[in-house]
Amino acid sequence: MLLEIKELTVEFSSMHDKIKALKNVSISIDQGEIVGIVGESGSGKSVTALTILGLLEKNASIPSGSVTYKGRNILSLDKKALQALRGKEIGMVFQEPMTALHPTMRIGDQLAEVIHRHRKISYREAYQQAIISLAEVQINDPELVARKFPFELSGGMRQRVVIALAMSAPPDLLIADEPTTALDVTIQHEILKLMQDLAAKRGTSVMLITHDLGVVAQVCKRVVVMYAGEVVETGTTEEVLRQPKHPYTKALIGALPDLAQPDQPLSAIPGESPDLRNRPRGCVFASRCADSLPICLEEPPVLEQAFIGATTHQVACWRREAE
Ligand SMILES: Nc1ncnc2c1ncn2[C@@H]1O[C@H](COP(=O)(O)OP(=O)(O)OP(=O)(O)O)[C@@H](O)[C@H]1O
Repeated sequence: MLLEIKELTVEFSSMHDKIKALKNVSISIDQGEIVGIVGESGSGKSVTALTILGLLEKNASIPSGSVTYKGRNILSLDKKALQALRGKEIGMVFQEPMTALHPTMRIGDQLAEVIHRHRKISYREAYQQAIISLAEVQINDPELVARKFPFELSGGMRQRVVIALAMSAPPDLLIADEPTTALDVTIQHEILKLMQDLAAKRGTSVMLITHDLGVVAQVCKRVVVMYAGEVVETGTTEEVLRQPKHPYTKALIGALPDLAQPDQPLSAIPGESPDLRNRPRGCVFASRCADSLPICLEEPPVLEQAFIGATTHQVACWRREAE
């Protein structure tokens, strides 16, 4: 297993209270696998990514759990070791490409600088490699684009450059947090396909964070459904999308009129997420669940095999017992 998150709990404290943003989250990613992390806004997707990258804000604490990357517990690494891991072994792509680009540096120089640093080759060679990387992310006329500044490129082109940067080491794991959300639908498809092809070519694993089940359906082999900081269902994409077991997953799928049509907001589920300052005693989804049982308000369900004999499909729902 390349990455193994086990029973991870993350809290944020402020002057007055404490938010439990993640509770007992377990997620694993195998070599070369593309795993989707899906859920509404506030479900803890980004906090999961930031924990792996060691980029949580100062008010965060990790009372329990572990994050093991290639057998090492990342949570015990110091700042320097984490910095060495980021970019080189673990690449990152975020929603807004400009945050990853230097605004006043030409594209070719930005890429060459990173390649020069990671691969320990001369700057000249690194610049040549940068041109090859731009061609690999399907940028036409890479020599010309290399001489441009980020503001001269379209959003889709910028995200291609960021992917080229993130893949330049190349990393073993790519964490992509809503990488196509800001782009229009046709470009989204192209960028996802590009990430999928590059990952396959280099054997890179991808953690793809999205609120969009269409994105999951397009590229992910497995999916983890999160709700209010907990994993409520997980399995192969086919299992979870074809035979969802958790009422939240069912509602997400029901809220999507057409899975083949991406970029649909997941907003059609009535009710609100629970207050993370004061988590419910029972199931986190109970207050919004149309199928809840008395026990759902009393005790939290455990993530277990979705049905007898299931190997990869797991769900945290008391209904599973009742059915
Ligand atoms: N530094 C912080 N201090 C306090 N609360 C935080 C902090 N960072 C995140 N949170 C809280 O943690 C919870 C999970 O946030 P997170 O950003 O992981 O959600 P998300 O699923 O990625 O949502 P989105 O799709 O909107 O990015 C939210 O309730 C958020 O307000």
